[in-house]
Amino acid sequence: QVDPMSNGAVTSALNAKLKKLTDAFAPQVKRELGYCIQDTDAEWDATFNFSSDPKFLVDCMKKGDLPQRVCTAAELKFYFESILRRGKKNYVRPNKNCNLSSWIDGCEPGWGCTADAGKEVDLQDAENFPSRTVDCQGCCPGFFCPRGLTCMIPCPLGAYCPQSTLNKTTGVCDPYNYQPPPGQPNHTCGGADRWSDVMSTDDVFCPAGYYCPSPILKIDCSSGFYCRKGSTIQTKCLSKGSCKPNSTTQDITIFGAMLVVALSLVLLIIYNFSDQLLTNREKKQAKSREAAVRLAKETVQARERWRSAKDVAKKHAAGMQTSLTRTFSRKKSLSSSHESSKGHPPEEHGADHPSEESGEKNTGSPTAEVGGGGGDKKKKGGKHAHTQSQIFQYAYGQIEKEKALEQEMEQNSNNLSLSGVVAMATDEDLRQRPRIEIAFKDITLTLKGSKKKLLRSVSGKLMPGRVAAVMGPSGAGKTTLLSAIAGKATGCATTGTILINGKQEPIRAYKKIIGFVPQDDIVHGNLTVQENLWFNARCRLPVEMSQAEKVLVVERVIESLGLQPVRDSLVGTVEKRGISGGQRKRVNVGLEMVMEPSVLILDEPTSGLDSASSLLLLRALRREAMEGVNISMVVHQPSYTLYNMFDDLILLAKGGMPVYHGPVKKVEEYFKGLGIVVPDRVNPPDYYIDILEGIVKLDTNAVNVKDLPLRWMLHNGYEVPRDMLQSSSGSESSLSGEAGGHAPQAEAKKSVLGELWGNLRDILGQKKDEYDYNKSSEDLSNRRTPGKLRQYKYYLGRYMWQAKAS
Ligand SMILES: Nc1ncnc2c1ncn2[C@@H]1O[C@H](COP(=O)(O)OP(=O)(O)OP(=O)(O)O)[C@@H](O)[C@H]1O
Repeated sequence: QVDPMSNGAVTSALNAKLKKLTDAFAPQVKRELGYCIQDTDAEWDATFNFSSDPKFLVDCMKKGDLPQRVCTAAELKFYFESILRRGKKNYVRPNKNCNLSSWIDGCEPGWGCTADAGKEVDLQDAENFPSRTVDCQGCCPGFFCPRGLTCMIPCPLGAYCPQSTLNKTTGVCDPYNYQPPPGQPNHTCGGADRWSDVMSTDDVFCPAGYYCPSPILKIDCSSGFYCRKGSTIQTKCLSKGSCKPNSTTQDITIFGAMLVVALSLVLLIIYNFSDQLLTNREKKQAKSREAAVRLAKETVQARERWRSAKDVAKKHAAGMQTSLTRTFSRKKSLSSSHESSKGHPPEEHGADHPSEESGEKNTGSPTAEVGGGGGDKKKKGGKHAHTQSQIFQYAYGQIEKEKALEQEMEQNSNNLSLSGVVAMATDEDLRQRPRIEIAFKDITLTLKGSKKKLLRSVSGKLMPGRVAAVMGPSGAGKTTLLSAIAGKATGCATTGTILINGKQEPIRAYKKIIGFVPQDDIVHGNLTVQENLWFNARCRLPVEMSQAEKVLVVERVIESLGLQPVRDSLVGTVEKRGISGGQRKRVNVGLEMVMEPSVLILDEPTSGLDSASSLLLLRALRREAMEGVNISMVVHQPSYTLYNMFDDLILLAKGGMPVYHGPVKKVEEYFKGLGIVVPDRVNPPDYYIDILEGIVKLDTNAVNVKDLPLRWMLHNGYEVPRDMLQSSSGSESSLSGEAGGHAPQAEAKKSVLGELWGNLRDILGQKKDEYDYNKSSEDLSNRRTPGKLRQYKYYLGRYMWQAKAS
């Protein structure tokens, strides 16, 4: 019964003793009770810490009637069935020996009796309940005698069932929980009274800090070992020092600490390693990008050389043909051939055509080699580019090709307007985005909670493929107008209609393809320029777009905004200096450009930029417009060159009233008609704004400046609001920021509470508008952007970048 592996010397000594003792018993008892000891040897007490009275133990065993006292199979079955049925109640059903009429001594908890008249008992008998009512005594150590049964059940391994002793203070038989029967002063405490009812007591388990190789042996757990409750052996501790004698568990604090340190080390290594990995990846990317740029440029140069060689050959052929024509003019008259008169002999033409084809469309051409920039591959959107270098080659091949196309178109178009240039570009040359035309009529915006009008009867149209400038004096309502058009005007009551492609649809249904660059920064200072752009591209470009196409989009934006030299630089924060203010402004614009919008609205993107950077930015925006993007931007004091790069102009007077909305080229003509002529060497937009600001006084022949909005409305046949008609040429209010008017006296009368309530209502109104805009589920843009989970993943990536950067 004792595991020889558990505790070398003690166990083998114990086993030897057990063997010697059990050999002395009858074979049946030996089989059933191999661990039941009968010994008087004093050294046992010393060695094994018997807490039972050895004399009692000896007495119990010496009688030699143990087999008659042990429960038969029928009694065991009865006991366990009763226990299972009765739950926590620790007595069994009335039975043959302990019934309601006869309750003999052996029925008490911890007591048992022997079979009547020294009858032999068949322990295997599962049917007959033996009569066991004589020579009742306390249960032997190593057994338990339940209340209501007069037999003994061996305690299993892991239990400790010693003889109990009466605790005089509590009157309970220790270590168990029963009391001797009341009114019987001579009735002693017996042995254990239960074991299997583990739910209600753990008295009979070998206690923690000890181990019990048999149910009558309780041995102290040695130093360097630990023993949990119910142990039959002691378990070695990982380190000797971590377990004192009688330890119930091993102290693993040190191991815990070691584990934490080890885990931290591993994490640190992973972190540093990943840092290294990322750096290497970035370096590799940079190299493959540089190689792709080089290759793309070489290809363009090769193409140029090929073209000039072709031109020279053509000229040369034309010259030869002229001289031949002159020399053989007589022969020519005889010849009916038209081929030679065109200068393209059939063979030559035949040879020339395929060459041209190969220059433009053949995949074997230098352009096509650069990652499918031309022909078939372009149509497939770089789907065949898998490796990083293929993707970069595709992207830069495409970018170089687009640059060449733009140059070519600019040279050819000379004074053509942007729309003219766009018209020249075929579908295959330029990818067209979904076109969105925004027409607005009688847009009037009134500040909620007051009667102040921010915009008044503004009508007009923003066309795809055109770049419109919104100008006017400070506070005229430029930002408000663009916000209203983008559906972002908060805290205002809006009247009038906005038509999208001729249909009355909510603009917010197109928010996935509307880019809005506010005046304030939206760029993330702790990321690099490239990381900022990539984050936006990933979250806002269509999910089905290939990686190569996304790279192309981002690289194109970096290239067109002149951000190539700072692409890997941190944008910077207030604490940490990053790229310059102008570059930062361009990154802001880039953030919206990388989502390939169909409508792009920008609030003062050129403010703070030098004229070169402004021109660069506008060139980039014009390039976007060539793809069909509808662009409008607030701009202050543009240079003459910049001004001429716009297609349309919206000029607002104070009070949010338009005084002009149309092509830039026709502004001067319109104002001339009103008697306003821009003096020589004066930049037209500056002059108009000075007039609207009241800085420049108009001569008497010209129209009154206050009537300019009215004149514009009449010029276009718009319906003029009655109050505007009445107040024109008279009241200051019509053109002042207070149009529509405050009543100062009424304002003064407003109570503080009323004002507070007004403010609160404004704030709530604004929040509701913002919430409505962001929440709106209707989507008519046909763009499927990554879901929330995927965006969250990108966000985590961005967070990690940021953590690394800081
Ligand atoms: N939410 C608001 N609450 C109160 N007044 C507002 C609000 N929004 C705009 N305004 C007022 O409306 C007018 C137009 O503001 P807006 O910002 O559109 O002018 P702007 O022409 O863009 O000016 P700037 O060129 O100085 O940026 C200003 O007088 C402004 O104070």
